[in-house]
This record gives sequence, structure tokens and C-alpha cells, in this order.
Amino acid sequence: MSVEFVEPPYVDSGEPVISARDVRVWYGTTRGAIRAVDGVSFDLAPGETLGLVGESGCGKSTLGRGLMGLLPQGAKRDGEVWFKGREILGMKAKDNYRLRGHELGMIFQEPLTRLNPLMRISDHFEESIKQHDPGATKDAIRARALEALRLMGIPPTRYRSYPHEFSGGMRQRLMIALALVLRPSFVVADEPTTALDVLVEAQIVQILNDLRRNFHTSLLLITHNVGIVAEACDRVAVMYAGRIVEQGRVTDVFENPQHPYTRELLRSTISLNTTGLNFIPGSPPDLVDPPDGCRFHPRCPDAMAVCATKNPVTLDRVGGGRVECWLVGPHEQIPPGGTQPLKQEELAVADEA
Ligand SMILES: Nc1ncnc2c1ncn2[C@@H]1O[C@H](COP(=O)(O)OP(=O)(O)OP(=O)(O)O)[C@@H](O)[C@H]1O
Repeated sequence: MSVEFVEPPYVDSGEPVISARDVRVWYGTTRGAIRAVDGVSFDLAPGETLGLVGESGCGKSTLGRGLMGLLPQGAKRDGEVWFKGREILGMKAKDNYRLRGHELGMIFQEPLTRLNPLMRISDHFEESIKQHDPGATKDAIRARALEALRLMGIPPTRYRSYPHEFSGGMRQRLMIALALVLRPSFVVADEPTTALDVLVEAQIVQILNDLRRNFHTSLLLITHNVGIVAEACDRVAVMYAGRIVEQGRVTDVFENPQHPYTRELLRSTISLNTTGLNFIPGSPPDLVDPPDGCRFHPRCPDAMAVCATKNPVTLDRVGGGRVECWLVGPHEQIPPGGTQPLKQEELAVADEA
């Protein structure tokens, strides 16, 4: 199945669609603030797909929802997000709501929890389109909805069906059709294929690829699946404990990972060439009280003394992109003795902390 080209050729202005600067999101809890996203910056060009990877609990979904203004009550956010020249984090909720759907779209992991079981598909489309275009006639809504369904390979005969009448893969395509009917410029897809089997997963990846090619939709694709990133993304951002520790073009980062976390994450991925199972010992830190210095140092096989005491500095990567790791530099900022390997017992203590 493929999405056909229906819009005039796009002229790339060279400006990013979205620029995130030092974005922070934290959840208030009785134990203290969980700093789920702690100073994240990235740019996304029109039609570009950025894959966001990292272990569970590293803050990927929080970042995606934070960008969309879809955080639960009690969550706070800070920093700047520029979308087509407007800062949207500081925007009034009402204005942010207007942008959502129309300009900013979100595709969730579990379509069934997002679709109302009592509403027909036609009602879902009507609700979504009317929110942004209250004067739209029934005929206009139907025409737009059927076009979106057609692009997702869903026949018009299913327009009046209920969500439970669809298979899992179809429901996910339905969610994509609903997110895209308003033609948003920027879409966050949060684990859109996790609940699907491999064949359907490949189909969805193909659809997402076509979208970016044909409609210049910029996509932040949140996934655990490094294989999907290799297949469907231009760039990758690797997230650990609330920070993006490395980002760059997928081929550069995957062929030459410069952060040990990226390297270990790639090694723990099963591929056709996998000869043994690798995993990263330990688990990501408690984000109420993350370790000093580099947050990965308690689990890092290459940790040096400096890593346990000084925050790493964000540097340009050789070959493009950015990385924050003392192994890469800046060497002149490492104090004397700082390059000594961190002793195992120190690592073990840090791990227990
Ligand atoms: N509503 C919430 N209230 C309090 N803490 C939360 C809430 N949602 C997420 N967290 C915490 O924020 C941190 C980041 O969670 P988040 O779900 O963003 O990570 P993730 O990388 O998307 O994980 P996964 O891949 O499992 O979805 C975790 O420590 C999590 O427990």
C-alpha cells in the first residue's frame, strides 16, 4: 500500500519546522520532582523523520507529549519550542489546543484506548474536523475522511463501522488517518507499531515513509525498535535518563556510535548478525535523584573519574550531529586525573545508590 502524491511540489525553505531548546518536563510526586526530560534540544526539518530511542523510562513519551501540550495535570514544562516561527510552550492552552490536530498531530500506541467504542468512525472524523473547522458540511467532512481512509488503504465501506470491527493493524491505520486528516506539519508517533505483528508493522513503517516523502510531514517517531529507526528515519536521537546523549544522521550514528550508551543499545539489539545476546547491566537511574556527572556513568563500561563528578558537555559530532560524553571531549576541561578509569567498586557503589 502506498500514499499517493496529491499536493503541489513542496519548496524547502531550509527553516526547521520545529526547534526545541532546553526543554524540561517534570512530574511532582511526594518523593520530589521526577525530571523526566531535562534539557533537550533538537531541530526537525520539513519532511524529516527523527527517531527517538532509549530504554523504558528515559522520558521519550514525556518529551513527545510535552511538545504537543498533552501532559497530565501536575506536570510542568520549561524551555522553548519554536514551531513555524512561533513559540508554543509558553502559549495559552486555548491557542495550543487550536494548533493541535490542525498543525500538530499525535499517533498513540494503543488505538483502542483513544477511539471511543460507542462512536462510529464517521463520528470520529466529524468530531476531529469540526473542532478546527466548525462550519464544515457533512459532505465536505465525508469527502476529506474518505480520502484520508483511502490513503491508509481502508475502503469507504468501513466509514460507518465501529472501532471494535477493525483488526489491530487497521485500527492503527485508522488512528493515522484521523491524525492526518487535518494535514498537520508535525506529528509525534509514540510507539505506533509496538502492539502489531511484524507484517503489519512493516506496512505502517511504509505508510510513515510515504507520508514524509509526499506530504513533507515532519515526524518524531518514538520507538524501542532500532530496526525501525534504521528503516524509517533520517536522523536518530538517543535518550538516556531525560537527556539526548547523542543525535545525528542514522547512518553516521549507527555506523559510528560515539556515546557508549548508543553503542551498548545497538549491541543489545537482535539482528541477523547477532551471535550472542548482549544487554546493558543495571537499569536507568531514579529520575528524582539521578547520579552526579554523566547519568550513564554507573553503567558505562568506559567510565572515567571525570564522568562521576562533572556534567558532560554537548559537542558537535565528527560527521555531524551532537554528542555529550567525556570520552569525546572537551579534553581541556577534564581535571587532572580525570581520565583514570572509574574503578569497579566505585561503579558498584554508584549502581546501588
Ligand atoms: N504521569 C506521570 N506521573 C509521574 N511520573 C511519570 C508520569 N509519566 C511518566 N512518569 C515518569 O517519568 C519518567 C519517564 O517516563 P516516560 O514514560 O516518558 O519514559 P519512556 O522512555 O517513554 O518509557 P516507555 O518506553 O516505557 O514508554 C519515568 O520515570 C516515569 O515513571
